[in-house]
Amino acid sequence: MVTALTIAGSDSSGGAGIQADIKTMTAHHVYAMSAITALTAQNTTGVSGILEVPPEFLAQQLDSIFTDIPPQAVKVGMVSSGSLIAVIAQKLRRYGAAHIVVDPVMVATSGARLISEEAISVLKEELFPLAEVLTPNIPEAEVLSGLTITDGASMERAAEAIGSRYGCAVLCKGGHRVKDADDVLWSGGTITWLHGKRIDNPNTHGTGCTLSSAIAANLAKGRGLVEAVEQAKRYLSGALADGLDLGQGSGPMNHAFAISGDYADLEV
Ligand SMILES: Nc1ncnc2c1ncn2[C@@H]1O[C@H](COP(=O)(O)OP(=O)(O)OP(=O)(O)O)[C@@H](O)[C@H]1O
Ligand SMILES: Cc1ncc(CO)c(N)n1
Repeated sequence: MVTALTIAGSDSSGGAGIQADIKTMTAHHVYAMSAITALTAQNTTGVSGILEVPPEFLAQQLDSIFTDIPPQAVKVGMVSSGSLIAVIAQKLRRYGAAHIVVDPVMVATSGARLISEEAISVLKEELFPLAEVLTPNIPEAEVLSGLTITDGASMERAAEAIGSRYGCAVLCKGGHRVKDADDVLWSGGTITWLHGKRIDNPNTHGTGCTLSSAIAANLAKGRGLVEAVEQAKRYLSGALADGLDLGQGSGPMNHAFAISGDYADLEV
């Protein structure tokens, strides 16, 4: 069985973070493992608390995973402090981890800040150079490139600036635009646009987490980067279009939209 690991924060409401990642990887028939960086108390309306794990305990989780079931791809999501990021970078280097997808999570859909200022520079110095692909949304790509993004051409420029600086591919996600849901992938000098029909659904909690873990699942299966990203975009759009409506704020998607729930005929 194909294996993948998510290193991220727990979302108690199940729509983002570790929970979204495990659901997504499972929907891709990939065996999902997790190393938890922080617990969040959150729901569809906001984040009310964050409890970081001690760096030594994150290191212990990563040692336990890599010395027993090596993952074929790794997704890194919310990591709120520089010391936690340093641990991740050290362990990923030590175990020679492959197919690393880094989602530079900075702010939740609900507006809560999920990373410290100091951690952003450690992210850039230690983690980005290990990544196969980074998946910033537009505000994150602006912070990382120092450029202002107003249209498709400036999304391309920001992706190129970040990718050539850190030596990795960059998927700049367009979910924060109003008229479309087009994302752009910059990889080794080549631009690929991923066109998405904007779905009229306010329930976009966890779209970024879901997309990055779907990319990791596809890379774990041995797909090339462009195909992995295209398939992940298709999965994300399907989960969003399914129209789940839970909670009082920006609700989660249906990660199980592609899984049949009918086990009536199952013989055990
Ligand atoms: N309303 C929408 N319709 C279709 N696709 C969308 C919509 N909103 C976001 N997406 C897609 O979801 C993916 C994630 O993009 P987005 O820019 O929302 O990431 P994010 O801000 O990191 O997500 P998160 O809400 O998890 O922080 C992208 O492929 C984007 O195009
Ligand atoms: C734990 C966690 N990771 C990432 C996000 C970003 O959507 C979130 N809201 N919560």
